[in-house]
Amino acid sequence: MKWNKYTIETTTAAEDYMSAMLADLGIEGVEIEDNIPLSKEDQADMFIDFLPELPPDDGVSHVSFYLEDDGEDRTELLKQVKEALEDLRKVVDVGSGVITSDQTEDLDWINNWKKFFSSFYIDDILIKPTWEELKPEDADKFLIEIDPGVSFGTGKHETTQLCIRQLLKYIRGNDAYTPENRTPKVLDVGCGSGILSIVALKLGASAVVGTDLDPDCMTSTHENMEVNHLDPSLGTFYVGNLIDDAALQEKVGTEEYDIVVANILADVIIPMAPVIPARLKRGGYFITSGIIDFKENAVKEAIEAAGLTVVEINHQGEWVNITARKPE
Ligand SMILES: C[S@@+](CC[C@H](N)C(=O)[O-])C[C@H]1O[C@@H](n2cnc3c(N)ncnc32)[C@H](O)[C@@H]1O
Repeated sequence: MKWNKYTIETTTAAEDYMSAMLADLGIEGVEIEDNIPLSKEDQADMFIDFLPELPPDDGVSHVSFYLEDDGEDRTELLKQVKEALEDLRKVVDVGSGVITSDQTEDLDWINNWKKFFSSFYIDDILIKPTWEELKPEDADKFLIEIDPGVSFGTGKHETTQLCIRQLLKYIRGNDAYTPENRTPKVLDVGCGSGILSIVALKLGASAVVGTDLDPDCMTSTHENMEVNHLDPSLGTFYVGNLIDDAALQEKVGTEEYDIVVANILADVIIPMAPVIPARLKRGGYFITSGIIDFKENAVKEAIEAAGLTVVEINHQGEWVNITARKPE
């Protein structure tokens, strides 16, 4: 399907007026590109964790809208857009207001990223998108199949990889845990696609409990459990915020976990740190990432203040993993 993309060069002050004006003309689903960082509230509403570094705000905004290229004459609609834009100029600085157009082939937003996700290894773990065929030579590999859907967690991100390597070390690398003796119980806070829960179960965890703020993660996680042939009874997943939701804390349980893994964001891990020790058994490990390097110290201090002992810190690119232990 072909679409015509129209982009209005405007100002950050006018972008909301512009969206409202386009909505009044029946044009919905606008795209806004500017250099204003998302507020914490917007970030939370959109479940966005890792924000790109933005150049300084220059006051310029590009507001784009799409019209299907279905042979219908859009001249009248575009004339109305230009007239409404000039009307807006009387109340707000709309900048140049120049409209450029472009054509785009396909707007399959949900699926286009899949072109860039193909099988790869994290140590000896083969992570394969569900839609890719398993090569015959990979039949004996330690395989994790993933379709993150709209959730975070293909395994490609440095933070997920840092956590997976720690799960390898503290589950597979712990002689007490064998596939026959599926002893460790794991809590996966911010489970996203469920990738860390699935890795933990495949490494021999006896059970996982996962939480996420985003209800879509429940669907992705359950589907990924199924494609990995994991018994659904091994995983229990809840929507909610462990930081301040007492009912969720009760459901998740106290002193139940050998490992708590949380790949979220420094700004979430810091307020979450005080509730982690109560979830861990004595001697249990807290494996956390999602920490950008310049926030390493702040997270380390929060974890130590919560009563855990930091046992290792690892880096991959600009991302950090901190693993800490609850005293025996
Ligand atoms: C970076 S993703 C990690 C996904 C997956 N565990 C991985 O390692 O690839 C972080 C996830 O944490 C969730 N999240 C953010 N704040 C949270 C909170 N306070 N409690 C639970 N989940 C949270 C987000 O919705 C998102 O799914």
